[in-house]
Amino acid sequence: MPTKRTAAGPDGTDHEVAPVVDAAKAARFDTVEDYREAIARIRPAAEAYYAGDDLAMDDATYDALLARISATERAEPGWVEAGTPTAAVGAGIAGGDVEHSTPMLSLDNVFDADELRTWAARLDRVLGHPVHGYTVEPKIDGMAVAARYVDGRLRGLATRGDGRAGEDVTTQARLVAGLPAALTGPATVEVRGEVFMTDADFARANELRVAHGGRPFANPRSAAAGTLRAQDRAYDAPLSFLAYAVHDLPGGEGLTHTAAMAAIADLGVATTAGSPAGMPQCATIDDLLAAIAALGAARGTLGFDIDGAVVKADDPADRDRAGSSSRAPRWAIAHKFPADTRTSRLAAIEVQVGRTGVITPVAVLDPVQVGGVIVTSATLHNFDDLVRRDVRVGDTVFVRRAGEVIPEITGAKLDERPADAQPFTPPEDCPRCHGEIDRSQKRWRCVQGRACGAGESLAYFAARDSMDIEGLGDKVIAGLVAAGLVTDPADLYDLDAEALAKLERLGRTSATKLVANIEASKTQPLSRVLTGLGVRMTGRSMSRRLARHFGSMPALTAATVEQLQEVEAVGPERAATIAAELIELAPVIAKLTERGVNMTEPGAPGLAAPADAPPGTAATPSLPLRGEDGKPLTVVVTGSVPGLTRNEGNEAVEHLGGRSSGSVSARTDLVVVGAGAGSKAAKAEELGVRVMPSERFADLLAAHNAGESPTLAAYLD
Ligand SMILES: NC(=O)c1ccc[n+]([C@@H]2O[C@H](COP(=O)([O-])OP(=O)(O)OC[C@H]3O[C@@H](n4cnc5c(N)ncnc54)[C@H](O)[C@@H]3O)[C@@H](O)[C@H]2O)c1
Ligand SMILES: [Zn+2]
Repeated sequence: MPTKRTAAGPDGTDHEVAPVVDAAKAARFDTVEDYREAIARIRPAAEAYYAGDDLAMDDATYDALLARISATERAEPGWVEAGTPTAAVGAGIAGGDVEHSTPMLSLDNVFDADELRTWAARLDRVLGHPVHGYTVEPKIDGMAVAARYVDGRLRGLATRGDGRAGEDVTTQARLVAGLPAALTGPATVEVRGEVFMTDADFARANELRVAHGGRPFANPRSAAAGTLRAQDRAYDAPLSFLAYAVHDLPGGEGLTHTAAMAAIADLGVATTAGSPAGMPQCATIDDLLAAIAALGAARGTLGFDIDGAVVKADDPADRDRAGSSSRAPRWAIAHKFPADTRTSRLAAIEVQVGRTGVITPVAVLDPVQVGGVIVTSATLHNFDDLVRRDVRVGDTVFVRRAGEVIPEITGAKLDERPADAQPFTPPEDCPRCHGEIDRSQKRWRCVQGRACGAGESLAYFAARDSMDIEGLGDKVIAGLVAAGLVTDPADLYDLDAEALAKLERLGRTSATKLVANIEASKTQPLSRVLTGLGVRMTGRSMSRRLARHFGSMPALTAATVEQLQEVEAVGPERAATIAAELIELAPVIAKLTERGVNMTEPGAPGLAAPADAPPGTAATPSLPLRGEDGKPLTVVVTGSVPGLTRNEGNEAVEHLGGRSSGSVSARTDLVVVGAGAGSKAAKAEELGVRVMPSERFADLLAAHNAGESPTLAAYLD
């Protein structure tokens, strides 16, 4: 139930994470041997990549290596090897016997706004005037192909190959949605674009492949490449196509890119412009950056993989004038997004039982940055999938994350498997209640369903740091669950003394007392309700932060993933989890609200003063732990505070207007030191941070609670 593992927070600044490549600042190799050795590593990797085989390295590693080779070649022109992978399209690896009408080029890359501005400025210089407008379209992560139509009929389909000649894949064209066998008119034209696999088709393709005894594809890109090049499969996997260029369009000379794409869309071909990603036109660099950011934000909702945005000059005269190098056009550039697949070590496989009894394997990873976010755990989908993929603890695995989607493990690098790695054994019985598992569906479930976790979640709800319901111990809870009186925390509020008294071991008096205690818990602040609900990736202090920030449950549940990230220490991964958890908890939250449980956080900024407050009372009365600027002081409580648990000590800090923190730094405003305080007190002294004995703090709290408006200064000496 409430999973304690919160380390997955992208805010975890203490995580060690492999750096993301910055191609522009890559370091050269010092010796010609190192340079040659790098080329020797690049070649087989590129071969595997373009063939759709298992990847030899992740893209970021590949790009970093290639960038270093480039940097070396710039610095040491004498070392450059003939046939260097930097000079040719597709690293000069792929090839075939279908010669292209004009070379099929690659694209140059930029990685941030500054590099994009530099590129645009250079293009303006080459042209001798500002570019006449740009377009922005998705950079689809698949295989480039050229489709030849004669009199409206598809006559040939070839891969990009080495750019000069590619492989004939015409027989596979029938699998490709978006590339019709016949156009709407008898045009003779060459359409170029990307063949790829949608996320849904990828899932389907892997099922097919496994059903035929194969191993699943590592990612949609290699699935597309492999399927397109396989001529003799016993089964078909669906592919898709989106066009991004056209050649020899009848009457097409002088058309802008925008108009040319519209023309081939009219002929019945799917285009990037017609895809959910669209192809906006942009007049200025700022428009461009906004369009790229919008595309980046939509990544993960498109239904297919993109690895960047492609910017092109829209005007044909601009393109002619700019021309191309041997590898890439000068009038276009790929703005790459942070890599969405990286490798990491699989540290453990945990088995989680969800609120509804669903049992899932979860990967615990060495922290790795994927798609701009630090990831420490990922889904392994289900046990069938896990066993089929044969992913083992200790493996180097591919971690993929698209947009806001939960990261997933797509495969393991078998050549790096430790000799002693053991195959994973799925659980025999429910890891929580040790009851039977229902394996009839792909998603395994505890046969007890929701009831499996009921005891645990009720105990968590009633705990001292949550709703603090005295008398609701494990035995009573077990009795309530067994009698079918309670399945979720909200049911507690329906109990009456009579029903309770029928339970074994509970006398009339205790039953009456317990009902009163349950009733009293209705006034607990929102932060404790949240803690009690056991929202994954939040604990007591995160619950307090959320409650203070949003002030009320309706405001919290209405918050978007982006708004959740406004809360301190909530990064994208945690925000997405919290949002998903709140949706899952919505029925219980509604039930609790109906039963009159308080859903607001007293004293939260922006929360209106209670209706019964005397006129003129502010929502936030003068608080002792506010700075002169009205901002919360950062306070660390170490050691015990008389009469309070550790959690209550932290709660008190926030109740008094401060912000509680766990570690002492130069930015700490105050350290409350009680019995049993350790190194934090010494650290405070060392840094010259103000210190207050915990007894004084308790006095300050009591004074505040008595409505005396005490000041911090009065309690400091
Ligand atoms: N992991 C590996 O081992 C490995 C090996 C080789 C290559 N790679 C990856 O492949 C990339 C290099 O491959 P590349 O030369 O094909 O270049 P690229 O993929 O960076 O860019 C060029 C290609 O983008 C595609 N494209 C997609 N959408 C487009 C659009 N809207 N307009 C125009 N083109 C579009 C075209 O196929 C074009 O050929 C690198 O980023 C590298 O990470 C990885
Ligand atoms: Zn169970």
